[in-house]
Amino acid sequence: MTNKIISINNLKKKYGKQVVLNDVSFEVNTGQIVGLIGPSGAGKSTIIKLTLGMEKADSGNSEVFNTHMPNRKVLNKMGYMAQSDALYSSLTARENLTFFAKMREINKDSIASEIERVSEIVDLTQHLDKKIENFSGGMKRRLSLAIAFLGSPQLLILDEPTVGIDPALRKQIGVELGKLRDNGCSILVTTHVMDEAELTDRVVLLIDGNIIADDTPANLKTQYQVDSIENVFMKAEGDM
Ligand SMILES: Nc1ncnc2c1ncn2[C@@H]1O[C@H](COP(=O)(O)OP(=O)(O)OP(=O)(O)O)[C@@H](O)[C@H]1O
Repeated sequence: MTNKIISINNLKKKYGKQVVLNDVSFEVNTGQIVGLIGPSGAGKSTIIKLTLGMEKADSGNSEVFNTHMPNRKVLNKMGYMAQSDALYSSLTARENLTFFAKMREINKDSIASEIERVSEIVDLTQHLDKKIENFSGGMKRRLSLAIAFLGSPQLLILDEPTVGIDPALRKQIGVELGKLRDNGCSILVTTHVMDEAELTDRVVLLIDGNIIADDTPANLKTQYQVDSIENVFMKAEGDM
C-alpha cells in the first residue's frame, strides 16, 4: 500500500494579475523521491510555500502527513531547506546546527553525534567552528542541507538544494538522498538541473504554473521518445 505523505489538490495562485499556479495537483508517497522540475519562474517555490502553509492559496489545498498546514508539530518532524538560506551569520556552523537540532527536539545526548553525522554528508566537518559570515554561498547551501538532514526526518522538502555545490559533492548528496529514500524517507526536491531529475523516482514537470507531466523518468523518456529528461523537457515545452 502506498501512503500519501504530501497531497496537493487543485492549487491555484495569482500574484496580482499574474497566474502563477493553474490548478496544480500531485502527490508524494512514502519512500519516493519526487523531483519538481521546471524553468525559473515556473512556480516551484510557490508550490512549496503553499504546501507548507507559508502562503495562502487562492483555492485548492494541500496536506502533509494528512494534516493541513501550517502545523508546528508536522514542521518539527520534517526537514525543510528553503531557496534562500536562513542561517544566523554571527554564529558558527556548529552553533547553527545546535540551535536547529534543539528546535527539532532532538535528544540532548545525541545532538553532538548528529551534528558530526550530517556535517560529514555535506563535507563541512572541517568548517564547523567558522562563523557563517565567513562562509561562501556554496558552504551556506551545504549547511542548510545539513540542517534539513538533522534527526533523519521522514520527509524532506528541498528547494534547489544543489545550487552552488560542485559536481562531486552533488553526486554524494544524490547518493545520500537515495539512501534516505531506501530507509523510507519521502523527498520532494525542486531543481532546474535536468540531470538531477534522472535520479528521482518520479518527475513532476511544471511549466508556467501547469503540470505537464508526472511519471517515472523512464516512462517519460519512452513517452516522448527521447534519451534524457532534458530532452523530455525541451519537447514538452515545444508542444505548449
Ligand atoms: N510574493 C510574490 N509576489 C509577487 N510575485 C511573486 C511572489 N512570489 C513569486 N512571484 C512570482 O511568481 C512566479 C513563480 O515564482 P517561483 O519562485 O514560484 O518560481 P520558481 O519556479 O521557484 O523559480 P526559480 O527556479 O527561479 O526559483 C514568478 O514570476 C515570480 O516572480
